Amino acid sequence: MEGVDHLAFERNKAQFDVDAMKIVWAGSSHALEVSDRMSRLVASDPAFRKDNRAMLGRKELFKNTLRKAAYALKRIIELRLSEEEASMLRSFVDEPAFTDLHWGMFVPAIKGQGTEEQLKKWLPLAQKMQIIGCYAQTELGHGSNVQGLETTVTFDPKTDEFVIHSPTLTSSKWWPGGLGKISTHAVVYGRLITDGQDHGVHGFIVQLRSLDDHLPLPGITVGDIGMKFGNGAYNTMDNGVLRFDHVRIPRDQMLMRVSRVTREGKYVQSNVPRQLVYGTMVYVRQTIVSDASTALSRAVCIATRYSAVRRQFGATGGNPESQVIDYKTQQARLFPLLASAYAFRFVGEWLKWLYTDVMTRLQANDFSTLPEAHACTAGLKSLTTSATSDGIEECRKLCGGHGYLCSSGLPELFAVYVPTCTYEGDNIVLLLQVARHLMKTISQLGSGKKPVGTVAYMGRVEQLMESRSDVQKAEDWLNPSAVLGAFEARAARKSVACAKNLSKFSNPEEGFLELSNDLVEAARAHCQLIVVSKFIDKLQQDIPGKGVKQLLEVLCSIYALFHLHKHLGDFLSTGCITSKQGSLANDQLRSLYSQVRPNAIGLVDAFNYTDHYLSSILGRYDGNVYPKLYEEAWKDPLNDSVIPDGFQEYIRPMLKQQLRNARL
Ligand SMILES: CCCCCCCCCCCCC/C=C/C(=O)SCCNC(=O)CCNC(=O)[C@H](O)C(C)(C)COP(=O)(O)OP(=O)(O)OC[C@H]1O[C@@H](n2cnc3c(N)ncnc32)[C@H](O)[C@@H]1OP(=O)(O)O
Ligand SMILES: Cc1cc2nc3c(=O)[nH]c(=O)nc-3n(C[C@H](O)[C@H](O)[C@H](O)COP(=O)(O)OP(=O)(O)OC[C@H]3O[C@@H](n4cnc5c(N)ncnc54)[C@H](O)[C@@H]3O)c2cc1C
Repeated sequence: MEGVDHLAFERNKAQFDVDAMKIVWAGSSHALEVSDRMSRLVASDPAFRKDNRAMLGRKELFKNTLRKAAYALKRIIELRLSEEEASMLRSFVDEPAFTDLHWGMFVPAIKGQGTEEQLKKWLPLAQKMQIIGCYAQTELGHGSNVQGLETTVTFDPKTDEFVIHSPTLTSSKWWPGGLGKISTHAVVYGRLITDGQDHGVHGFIVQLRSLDDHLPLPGITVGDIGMKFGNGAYNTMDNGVLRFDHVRIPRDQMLMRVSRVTREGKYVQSNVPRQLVYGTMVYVRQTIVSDASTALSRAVCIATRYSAVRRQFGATGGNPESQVIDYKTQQARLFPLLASAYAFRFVGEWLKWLYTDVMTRLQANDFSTLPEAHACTAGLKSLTTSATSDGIEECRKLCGGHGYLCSSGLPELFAVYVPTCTYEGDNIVLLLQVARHLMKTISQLGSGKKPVGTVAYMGRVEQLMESRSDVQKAEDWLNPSAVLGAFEARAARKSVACAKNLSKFSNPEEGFLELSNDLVEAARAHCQLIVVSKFIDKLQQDIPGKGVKQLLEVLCSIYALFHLHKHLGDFLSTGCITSKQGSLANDQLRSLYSQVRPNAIGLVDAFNYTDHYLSSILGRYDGNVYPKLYEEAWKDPLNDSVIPDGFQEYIRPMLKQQLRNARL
C-alpha cells in the first residue's frame, strides 16, 4: 500500500528523541541541516537516479558517471553552493568517480606538500576544475612498500627539468583512480635522482593529457586497468595504468615543501620531516574512518528495518508470525553492528580533531604528534574498514535470501566498500605500523619519556600488569571504568608480551617478522581500546534530548562488551578478567539488547538517510517491502520478453533433440 507507514508501530515504540539523536549523529544542528538539504536535493533530481547501475555495461556505466559528475558541478555553480555543501552533495550522489581522487587526494597532496608559490599556481586551477587530477603512487610491482617504487625522476641541470621514466614493466603506475580515462594531471610519486644520487620517493605534478584534445602527451602511455569486483560498484571509476618514456617536466613541478632541488641541482631538505610526503595518506585514512560509520550505518539501517518487517515462525492463536528482529540471535548479530556504527562515528569525529590539531602544530613547526597521528589513522582505518566490510556482509545474511538481490542495496554496497580494506594501505600492513609504534613506546618507557595521547595508558604499565577487574555482578560492567580497566589491561599485556618476546631475538627486524601475528593482535587490541575510550569520552559531553544520552550509554556498553565477549580468549589468557566475569559480561549484553529492541528503528532513523541514498527496497523508510520487491522483479530486462533471447537458438533445438533421443 502506497503512502502507508508499515513501520509506524515500531516508530511509536521509541523511548528517545529521534530528532535530537539526528543532531548527535550529524555532529551539529548545522551539519544536519546541510546534509538533510543536500541529500533531498540529490534524491529529488532524476538526473541522479542510480537504481539501474547493476544493469549497465561498463562503457554505459562510465559515461553515466561522467554525466552525473558534470551535472553535479553545474548544479554546484548554479546554486552557488559552499565547499561544505558541494562536498556533501557529491557524497550523496553516491557513485565512486574521478572527482573523489581529484578532491580527496590530488588537491590535498598539493595543499600538504606544495610551497606557497605552488599553492598559488595550482590550487585555483584544480578548485575551478580547469584541470583534473589524480594520485599516482602505486605501481604494478609495488603498493605497500612505498620506498620500493621504481619510477625514476632524474634532474637534468642542462634544461632545468626533471625526466620521468618507467624503467621496467613493474614500475608502471597501476591502480590510481581517475587516471585511466579522465585526469589531465597527476601527482606522481617516484625516486628523485640528482647527480646520480637517489634521494628516495618524492611527489611531482605531471600533466598527462592535452587540455585541448585530451590526448596523452608525448612519452605517456595511459589507459584503464579493467573490470573490478562486482557489477556496477567500483567500475564507475577509471583506475588506470600509466607509463613514462623520458617525459620532461619543469623543475618547479616537484612538490617542494619537504625538500627541494635548486637550479644547480642541489638537493636541500627543509626542517619538515620526510614522512610529510606521506601526508595525503594520513588525511585520507582519517576521512575513511568517518566514511566507515556511514557505510556500516547504511547496511545496518537496511537490515534493521527489514528485520522489523520480516516475519518467520511463531504464529499462534491467529496472531501473525514473529518479527525476525525479536529473535535473540538476530539481535546479537545486528545490535553490535548498530553500536559499532555509532562508535565509529564518534571515533571518526575525534580523529578529525586529532588531524586538525596535528596540522595546526605542523604550521608552527611542531612535529611531535606526527607519529601518534600516523599510528591512529593507520590503526583506526584498518580496524573500522575491516569491521565495516564484515558488517555489511553480515547485514546481507541478516536479510536472508532477499539480501542477495541487488535491489536490497547490499551487494553493491559491499562491492564498493570492500576495497577500503586494501587501498590507502593494506589493513595488515597498517596494523604492523601501529605495532611498531607500540613497541617503540614500550622500549622508551625506561628512558623516562612519558607516553602521551592514545598510548598514555602505557605509562601505567606496571599497575596494568597487576590489575584485576573488580566486577562482581552483571551491572558492574555498565561502569565505564570497569570496561576501560579491562581493555587497557588487555592491550598493555598483549603489547608487553610481544616486547618481551621480541627482546629474545638478537636481530629485532627478524623478531618482528617472526612475531608479526602476535603484533597484529596487540595492535588490534590497542585500536579497540581507542574506540571504546573515545565513545566513553563522548558520553562525558552534554548531550541534550530525551533519552538520547541513556541510549548512547547502552550502545557504548554493547560495543565494549560485545568485543570483550568476542575476544574472551584474550581477556582470560592475559588474566585481566576471570571466566565468571566474562560470563557476567555476556549476561549484561542480553539485557542491553532488550533495551535497544524498542528503539532499534528510531536509532536507524536517526541516520536520516533518504530512500534514494539507501537505494534498497528492504530498507525503505515506509517498510513497504513485498509489493515493491514484486514490482522491481518485473523491471528486470530479462522480463522484457516472455521468451528470452537464446531460447530459440540453443534451448529449443536441445529440447527437440532430447525428445527425439527419448523416442528412439
Ligand atoms: C572533500 C573531498 C571528499 C572526497 C571523498 C574523500 C575520499 C578520498 C578518496 C578515496 C579513494 C581512495 C583511493 C585509494 C587511494 C590509494 O590507495 S593511494 C595509495 C596508498 N598507498 C598506501 O597506503 C601504501 C601503504 N604503505 C605506506 O604507507 C608506507 O610505505 C608504510 C608501510 C606505512 C611504511 O613503510 P616503511 O618502508 O616501513 O616506512 P618508511 O618509508 O621507511 O618510514 C618509516 C617511518 O615513517 C613513519 N611513517 C610511515 N608512514 C607515515 C605517515 N603516513 N605519516 C607519518 N609517519 C609515517 C613510520 O612510523 C616510521 O617512523 P620511525 O619508526 O620513527 O622511523
Ligand atoms: C579500488 C582501489 C583503488 C586504488 N586507488 C589508488 C589510487 O588512487 N592511487 C594509488 O596510488 N593507489 C591506489 N590503489 C592501490 C592501493 O593503495 C594498494 O593496492 C594498497 O596500498 C595495497 O598494496 P598492494 O596492492 O601492493 O598489496 P600487497 O602489499 O602486495 O599485499 C598483498 C598481501 O601481502 C601482505 N603483505 C604485504 N606486505 C606485508 C608485510 N610487510 N607484512 C605482512 N604482510 C604483508 C598484505 O597483507 C596482503 O595480504 C588502489 C587500490 C584499489 C584496490
